[in-house]
Amino acid sequence: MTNSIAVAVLGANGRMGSEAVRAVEAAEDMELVAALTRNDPLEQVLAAGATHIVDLTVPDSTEANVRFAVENGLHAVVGTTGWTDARRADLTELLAGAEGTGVLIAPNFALGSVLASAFAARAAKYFESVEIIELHHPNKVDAPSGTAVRTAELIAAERAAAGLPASPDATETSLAGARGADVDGVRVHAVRLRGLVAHQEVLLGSEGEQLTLRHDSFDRASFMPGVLLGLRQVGERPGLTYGLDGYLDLGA
Ligand SMILES: NC(=O)C1=CN([C@@H]2O[C@H](COP(=O)(O)OP(=O)(O)OC[C@H]3O[C@@H](n4cnc5c(N)ncnc54)[C@H](OP(=O)(O)O)[C@@H]3O)[C@@H](O)[C@H]2O)C=CC1
Ligand SMILES: O=C(O)C1=N[C@H](C(=O)O)C[C@H](O)C1
Repeated sequence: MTNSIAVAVLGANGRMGSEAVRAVEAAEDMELVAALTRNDPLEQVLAAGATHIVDLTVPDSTEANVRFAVENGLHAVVGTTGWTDARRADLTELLAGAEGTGVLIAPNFALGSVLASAFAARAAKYFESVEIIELHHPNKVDAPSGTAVRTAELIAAERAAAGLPASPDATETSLAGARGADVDGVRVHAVRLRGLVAHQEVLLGSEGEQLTLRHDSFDRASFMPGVLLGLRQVGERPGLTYGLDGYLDLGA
Protein backbone atom coordinates (compact mmCIF):
# COMPACT_ATOMS: atom_id res chain seq x y z
CA MET A 1 0.00 0.00 0.00
CA THR A 2 1.33 3.50 -0.82
CA ASN A 3 1.94 5.84 2.11
CA SER A 4 1.27 3.11 4.62
CA ILE A 5 3.13 3.20 7.93
CA ALA A 6 5.85 0.53 7.92
CA VAL A 7 5.81 -0.95 11.42
CA ALA A 8 8.19 -3.26 13.27
CA VAL A 9 6.86 -4.79 16.50
CA LEU A 10 9.49 -5.62 19.14
CA GLY A 11 8.44 -8.24 21.69
CA ALA A 12 6.18 -9.82 19.09
CA ASN A 13 5.77 -13.10 20.99
CA GLY A 14 4.62 -11.46 24.19
CA ARG A 15 1.09 -10.93 25.50
CA MET A 16 0.99 -7.34 24.23
CA GLY A 17 3.30 -7.78 21.26
CA SER A 18 1.23 -10.57 19.73
CA GLU A 19 -1.92 -8.45 20.09
CA ALA A 20 -0.11 -5.50 18.49
CA VAL A 21 1.00 -7.68 15.55
CA ARG A 22 -2.65 -8.56 14.89
CA ALA A 23 -3.80 -4.94 15.25
CA VAL A 24 -1.15 -3.59 12.86
CA GLU A 25 -1.89 -6.34 10.33
CA ALA A 26 -5.58 -5.43 10.46
CA ALA A 27 -5.00 -1.68 10.07
CA GLU A 28 -5.55 -0.55 6.48
CA ASP A 29 -3.04 2.30 6.71
CA MET A 30 -0.22 0.16 8.14
CA GLU A 31 2.05 -2.62 7.04
CA LEU A 32 3.74 -4.99 9.47
CA VAL A 33 7.26 -5.29 8.04
CA ALA A 34 8.99 -6.99 10.98
CA ALA A 35 8.08 -8.83 14.17
CA LEU A 36 11.09 -9.27 16.45
CA THR A 37 11.41 -11.70 19.31
CA ARG A 38 14.00 -11.69 22.08
CA ASN A 39 16.98 -13.00 20.10
CA ASP A 40 16.40 -11.22 16.81
CA PRO A 41 18.99 -8.52 15.98
CA LEU A 42 17.63 -4.96 15.89
CA GLU A 43 19.19 -4.48 12.43
CA GLN A 44 16.26 -6.54 11.10
CA VAL A 45 13.99 -3.52 11.43
CA LEU A 46 16.25 -1.52 9.12
CA ALA A 47 16.56 -4.33 6.60
CA ALA A 48 12.76 -4.62 6.58
CA GLY A 49 12.35 -0.91 5.79
CA ALA A 50 10.46 0.00 8.97
CA THR A 51 9.75 3.68 9.61
CA HIS A 52 8.14 3.07 13.01
CA ILE A 53 8.75 0.65 15.88
CA VAL A 54 6.41 -0.46 18.63
CA ASP A 55 8.31 -1.56 21.73
CA LEU A 56 6.46 -4.03 23.98
CA THR A 57 9.37 -5.85 25.55
CA VAL A 58 10.83 -5.68 29.06
CA PRO A 59 12.24 -2.83 31.17
CA ASP A 60 15.79 -4.15 30.69
CA SER A 61 15.72 -3.93 26.89
CA THR A 62 13.39 -1.06 26.06
CA GLU A 63 15.93 1.74 26.48
CA ALA A 64 18.46 0.18 24.07
CA ASN A 65 15.68 -0.58 21.58
CA VAL A 66 14.41 2.99 21.56
CA ARG A 67 17.94 4.45 21.34
CA PHE A 68 18.57 2.25 18.32
CA ALA A 69 15.36 3.49 16.70
CA VAL A 70 16.13 7.17 17.30
CA GLU A 71 19.74 6.82 16.14
CA ASN A 72 18.40 5.38 12.89
CA GLY A 73 15.67 7.97 12.37
CA LEU A 74 12.73 5.70 13.23
CA HIS A 75 9.71 6.90 15.21
CA ALA A 76 8.92 4.85 18.31
CA VAL A 77 5.74 4.02 20.19
CA VAL A 78 6.67 2.53 23.54
CA GLY A 79 4.41 0.70 25.96
CA THR A 80 7.09 -1.02 28.01
CA THR A 81 7.48 0.02 31.63
CA GLY A 82 10.71 1.12 33.34
CA TRP A 83 11.09 4.62 31.90
CA THR A 84 12.41 6.45 34.95
CA ASP A 85 12.96 10.21 35.05
CA ALA A 86 16.67 9.63 34.34
CA ARG A 87 15.99 7.41 31.32
CA ARG A 88 13.52 9.91 29.89
CA ALA A 89 15.99 12.76 30.41
CA ASP A 90 18.69 10.83 28.49
CA LEU A 91 16.24 10.10 25.70
CA THR A 92 15.17 13.75 25.47
CA GLU A 93 18.84 14.67 25.06
CA LEU A 94 19.26 12.09 22.30
CA LEU A 95 16.12 13.33 20.53
CA ALA A 96 17.44 16.91 20.59
CA GLY A 97 20.01 15.78 18.03
CA ALA A 98 17.54 13.78 15.96
CA GLU A 99 15.43 16.42 14.30
CA GLY A 100 11.97 15.27 13.26
CA THR A 101 12.03 11.96 15.12
CA GLY A 102 9.17 11.31 17.53
CA VAL A 103 8.90 8.99 20.52
CA LEU A 104 5.72 8.30 22.48
CA ILE A 105 6.15 6.57 25.83
CA ALA A 106 2.67 5.57 26.94
CA PRO A 107 2.39 3.93 30.37
CA ASN A 108 -1.12 2.89 29.34
CA PHE A 109 -2.66 2.76 25.84
CA ALA A 110 -6.25 2.19 27.00
CA LEU A 111 -8.18 5.40 26.43
CA GLY A 112 -10.34 4.80 29.52
CA SER A 113 -7.27 4.42 31.70
CA VAL A 114 -5.72 7.62 30.36
CA LEU A 115 -9.00 9.46 31.05
CA ALA A 116 -9.31 7.95 34.54
CA SER A 117 -5.79 9.13 35.44
CA ALA A 118 -6.54 12.61 34.11
CA PHE A 119 -9.83 12.76 36.05
CA ALA A 120 -8.07 11.59 39.21
CA ALA A 121 -5.43 14.29 38.88
CA ARG A 122 -8.11 16.89 38.40
CA ALA A 123 -10.10 15.68 41.41
CA ALA A 124 -7.13 15.23 43.73
CA LYS A 125 -6.89 18.83 44.87
CA TYR A 126 -10.45 18.73 46.21
CA PHE A 127 -9.85 15.84 48.64
CA GLU A 128 -7.79 15.47 51.78
CA SER A 129 -6.59 11.92 51.07
CA VAL A 130 -5.68 10.02 47.94
CA GLU A 131 -4.29 6.50 47.47
CA ILE A 132 -3.95 4.22 44.44
CA ILE A 133 -4.59 0.49 44.16
CA GLU A 134 -3.38 -1.19 40.97
CA LEU A 135 -4.40 -4.78 40.27
CA HIS A 136 -2.80 -7.02 37.63
CA HIS A 137 -2.28 -10.56 36.41
CA PRO A 138 0.38 -12.46 38.41
CA ASN A 139 2.78 -12.75 35.41
CA LYS A 140 3.55 -9.05 35.55
CA VAL A 141 7.25 -8.58 36.38
CA ASP A 142 7.21 -5.00 37.71
CA ALA A 143 5.45 -3.27 40.58
CA PRO A 144 3.97 -0.81 40.94
CA SER A 145 2.60 -0.58 37.42
CA GLY A 146 3.79 2.15 35.08
CA THR A 147 0.23 3.40 34.98
CA ALA A 148 0.08 3.77 38.76
CA VAL A 149 3.40 5.60 38.81
CA ARG A 150 2.20 7.99 36.11
CA THR A 151 -1.14 8.52 37.88
CA ALA A 152 0.65 9.27 41.15
CA GLU A 153 2.95 11.74 39.39
CA LEU A 154 -0.01 13.57 37.84
CA ILE A 155 -1.86 13.66 41.17
CA ALA A 156 1.22 14.84 43.08
CA ALA A 157 1.83 17.64 40.58
CA GLU A 158 -1.76 18.91 40.87
CA ARG A 159 -1.67 18.77 44.68
CA ALA A 160 1.68 20.52 44.84
CA ALA A 161 0.44 23.28 42.51
CA ALA A 162 -2.56 23.76 44.81
CA GLY A 163 -0.29 23.90 47.87
CA LEU A 164 -1.85 20.83 49.48
CA PRO A 165 -0.04 18.82 52.16
CA ALA A 166 0.50 15.05 51.93
CA SER A 167 -2.48 12.82 52.68
CA PRO A 168 -2.90 12.45 56.45
CA ASP A 169 -1.44 9.25 57.93
CA ALA A 170 -0.85 8.61 61.62
CA THR A 171 0.94 5.29 61.08
CA GLU A 172 3.85 4.96 63.50
CA THR A 173 4.63 1.27 63.24
CA SER A 174 3.92 -1.07 60.33
CA LEU A 175 5.16 -4.20 58.64
CA ALA A 176 7.36 -3.35 55.64
CA GLY A 177 5.15 -2.80 52.61
CA ALA A 178 1.89 -2.54 54.55
CA ARG A 179 1.38 1.07 53.49
CA GLY A 180 2.41 0.46 49.89
CA ALA A 181 5.04 2.32 47.87
CA ASP A 182 5.53 6.07 48.15
CA VAL A 183 5.44 7.62 44.67
CA ASP A 184 5.92 11.39 44.93
CA GLY A 185 4.12 11.27 48.29
CA VAL A 186 1.17 9.20 47.00
CA ARG A 187 0.72 5.68 48.41
CA VAL A 188 0.45 2.97 45.73
CA HIS A 189 -0.67 -0.60 46.53
CA ALA A 190 -0.09 -3.45 44.07
CA VAL A 191 -2.30 -6.57 43.89
CA ARG A 192 -1.34 -9.61 41.75
CA LEU A 193 -4.22 -12.02 41.21
CA ARG A 194 -4.87 -14.87 38.76
CA GLY A 195 -7.75 -13.95 36.47
CA LEU A 196 -7.00 -10.23 36.34
CA VAL A 197 -5.64 -8.33 33.33
CA ALA A 198 -5.02 -4.65 34.23
CA HIS A 199 -7.08 -2.60 36.67
CA GLN A 200 -6.68 0.49 38.81
CA GLU A 201 -8.62 2.34 41.50
CA VAL A 202 -7.87 5.82 42.72
CA LEU A 203 -9.47 6.41 46.13
CA LEU A 204 -10.10 10.03 47.08
CA GLY A 205 -11.39 10.78 50.56
CA SER A 206 -12.53 13.71 52.65
CA GLU A 207 -14.55 13.87 55.86
CA GLY A 208 -17.76 11.89 55.25
CA GLU A 209 -17.26 11.07 51.55
CA GLN A 210 -15.23 9.01 49.09
CA LEU A 211 -14.83 9.22 45.33
CA THR A 212 -13.52 6.07 43.62
CA LEU A 213 -12.25 6.23 40.04
CA ARG A 214 -11.84 2.72 38.67
CA HIS A 215 -10.72 1.53 35.27
CA ASP A 216 -10.66 -2.08 34.06
CA SER A 217 -8.92 -3.58 31.06
CA PHE A 218 -10.59 -6.99 30.73
CA ASP A 219 -8.75 -7.79 27.49
CA ARG A 220 -5.52 -6.57 25.85
CA ALA A 221 -7.64 -5.53 22.86
CA SER A 222 -8.38 -2.46 25.01
CA PHE A 223 -4.82 -1.22 24.45
CA MET A 224 -4.84 -1.46 20.65
CA PRO A 225 -6.72 1.73 19.66
CA GLY A 226 -4.09 3.66 21.65
CA VAL A 227 -1.22 1.80 19.98
CA LEU A 228 -2.63 2.59 16.52
CA LEU A 229 -3.35 6.21 17.47
CA GLY A 230 0.25 6.53 18.65
CA LEU A 231 1.59 5.07 15.39
CA ARG A 232 -0.54 7.43 13.32
CA GLN A 233 0.55 10.56 15.21
CA VAL A 234 4.10 10.00 16.45
CA GLY A 235 5.67 11.01 13.13
CA GLU A 236 3.99 14.42 13.37
CA ARG A 237 5.15 14.98 16.95
CA PRO A 238 8.93 15.24 17.13
CA GLY A 239 10.68 14.83 20.47
CA LEU A 240 9.47 12.88 23.48
CA THR A 241 5.85 12.68 24.55
CA TYR A 242 5.28 10.96 27.91
CA GLY A 243 1.71 9.73 28.25
CA LEU A 244 -0.94 9.19 25.59
CA ASP A 245 -2.80 12.15 27.14
CA GLY A 246 -0.28 14.29 25.25
CA TYR A 247 -1.98 13.21 22.00
CA LEU A 248 -5.56 13.65 23.26
CA ASP A 249 -7.71 16.72 23.78
CA LEU A 250 -8.61 16.45 27.45
CA GLY A 251 -9.56 20.11 27.88
CA ALA A 252 -8.01 22.63 30.27
N1 LIG B 1 1.36 0.70 27.76
C1 LIG B 1 0.41 -0.23 27.88
O1 LIG B 1 -0.78 0.03 27.64
C2 LIG B 1 0.78 -1.60 28.29
C3 LIG B 1 2.06 -1.86 28.64
N2 LIG B 1 2.43 -3.10 29.03
C4 LIG B 1 3.84 -3.29 29.29
O2 LIG B 1 4.41 -3.87 28.12
C5 LIG B 1 5.51 -4.71 28.50
C6 LIG B 1 5.26 -6.10 27.95
O3 LIG B 1 4.15 -6.67 28.62
P1 LIG B 1 3.65 -8.13 28.27
O4 LIG B 1 3.39 -8.23 26.81
O5 LIG B 1 2.57 -8.43 29.22
O6 LIG B 1 4.95 -8.97 28.66
P2 LIG B 1 5.44 -10.38 28.03
O7 LIG B 1 6.41 -10.91 29.02
O8 LIG B 1 4.27 -11.20 27.64
O9 LIG B 1 6.19 -9.94 26.71
C7 LIG B 1 7.45 -9.36 26.65
C8 LIG B 1 8.12 -9.95 25.45
O10 LIG B 1 9.31 -9.27 25.17
C9 LIG B 1 10.28 -10.25 24.72
N3 LIG B 1 11.59 -9.65 24.83
C10 LIG B 1 12.41 -9.55 25.87
N4 LIG B 1 13.51 -8.89 25.54
C11 LIG B 1 13.38 -8.58 24.22
C12 LIG B 1 14.20 -7.92 23.28
N5 LIG B 1 15.39 -7.44 23.63
N6 LIG B 1 13.75 -7.76 22.01
C13 LIG B 1 12.55 -8.24 21.63
N7 LIG B 1 11.74 -8.91 22.49
C14 LIG B 1 12.15 -9.05 23.76
C15 LIG B 1 10.02 -11.42 25.63
O11 LIG B 1 10.55 -12.58 25.10
P3 LIG B 1 10.61 -13.92 25.98
O12 LIG B 1 9.22 -14.42 26.01
O13 LIG B 1 11.54 -14.78 25.21
O14 LIG B 1 11.12 -13.53 27.33
C16 LIG B 1 8.49 -11.42 25.63
O15 LIG B 1 7.93 -12.14 24.55
C17 LIG B 1 5.58 -4.64 30.03
O16 LIG B 1 6.52 -3.67 30.41
C18 LIG B 1 4.18 -4.21 30.43
O17 LIG B 1 4.14 -3.56 31.66
C19 LIG B 1 1.54 -4.13 29.08
C20 LIG B 1 0.22 -3.92 28.78
C21 LIG B 1 -0.27 -2.62 28.37
O1 LIG C 1 2.02 -5.50 32.52
C1 LIG C 1 0.83 -5.20 32.23
O2 LIG C 1 -0.03 -6.04 32.03
C2 LIG C 1 0.49 -3.78 32.12
N1 LIG C 1 1.44 -2.91 32.18
C3 LIG C 1 1.30 -1.51 32.08
C4 LIG C 1 1.62 -0.85 33.40
O3 LIG C 1 2.56 -1.30 34.09
O4 LIG C 1 0.96 0.13 33.76
C5 LIG C 1 -0.06 -1.11 31.53
C6 LIG C 1 -1.19 -1.93 32.02
O5 LIG C 1 -1.40 -1.64 33.36
C7 LIG C 1 -0.92 -3.40 31.83
